[in-house]
Amino acid sequence: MSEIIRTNNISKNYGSFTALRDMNITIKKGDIYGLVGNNGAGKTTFLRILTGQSQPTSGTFELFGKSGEKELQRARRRTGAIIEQPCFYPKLTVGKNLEYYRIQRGIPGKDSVDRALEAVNILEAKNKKFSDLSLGMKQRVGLALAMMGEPELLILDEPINGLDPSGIIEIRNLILKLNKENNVTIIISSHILSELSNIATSYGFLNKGVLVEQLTAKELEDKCTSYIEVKVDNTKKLCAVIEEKLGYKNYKVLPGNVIHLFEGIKEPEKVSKLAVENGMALKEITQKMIKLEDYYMSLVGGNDNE
Ligand SMILES: Nc1ncnc2c1ncn2[C@@H]1O[C@H](COP(=O)(O)OP(=O)(O)OP(=O)(O)O)[C@@H](O)[C@H]1O
Repeated sequence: MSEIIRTNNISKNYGSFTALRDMNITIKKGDIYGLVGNNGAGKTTFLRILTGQSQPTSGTFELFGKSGEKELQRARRRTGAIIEQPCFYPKLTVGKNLEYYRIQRGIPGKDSVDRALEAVNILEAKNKKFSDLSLGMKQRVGLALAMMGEPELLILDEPINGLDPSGIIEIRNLILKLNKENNVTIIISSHILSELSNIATSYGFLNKGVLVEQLTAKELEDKCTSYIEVKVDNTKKLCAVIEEKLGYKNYKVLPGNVIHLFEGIKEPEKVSKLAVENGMALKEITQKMIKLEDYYMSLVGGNDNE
């Protein structure tokens, strides 16, 4: 079974306010799915529905191919989540804190705590007092808690929020490790696309409760590929010449004597040389890049809350 999550037109209203509208998301086994959206876009609302902390107003979903409340409850045992920061007792050790949750949640096996700490590379912190840990380490203890019971799916709501750059790298590497070595499928939300851009294999862009686009990392990369923009007096002639001399076929001719060239992006001088040698008037040649964040902003626009 390759689909871990499939939602069918999930909507959530709070009174007359629609926080999620007809959300259709598919997450495949092995994915690191980046759920990206501004503050208030509906990320937490969606993740809370997945974990059963909230019910959709309408729509259904499947977890591990299971739907219906009873089946979902069972499927949720295969899931770990950090939605809000879990509460840990500051004066207790990391190990004691996790042991408390292990018993509370009925997770069998005393070694579950050690295995969870090992999974997030902090077994050595087991006997440290929680209050003595750095923010990055505290974040990892939260991850260890989510990993207890060895889930196949991790649901992480903004786990990178508030971390400094080295903390961000640590958590990213950890997420990659859990995905690769522990075969955990991960859904992770963020309001900053670039935080996820090195790890996510798929993305969903959420804007004001609507999933505006869902695409793979490769598709996103392709959409953001840079190109060369050439303005020339005779586009037809230049296209014929670059096809013949450079073998480029991947280009687009636009109105206003403009060509967008998606090959040879690093060597614009080859094109300008050919244009000049073949008697064309080259008006302009520029390398263009679409930045990930710009692409994202074109989809979701500015942040209403800022
Ligand atoms: N219990 C609630 N009652 C009423 N409105 C709510 C409730 N929970 C969330 N909302 C509203 O629903 C919208 C979506 O909130 P949500 O927390 O899901 O967004 P988010 O994308 O997770 O944003 P953030 O990054 O700020 O947490 C917001 O406008 C929020 O104010």
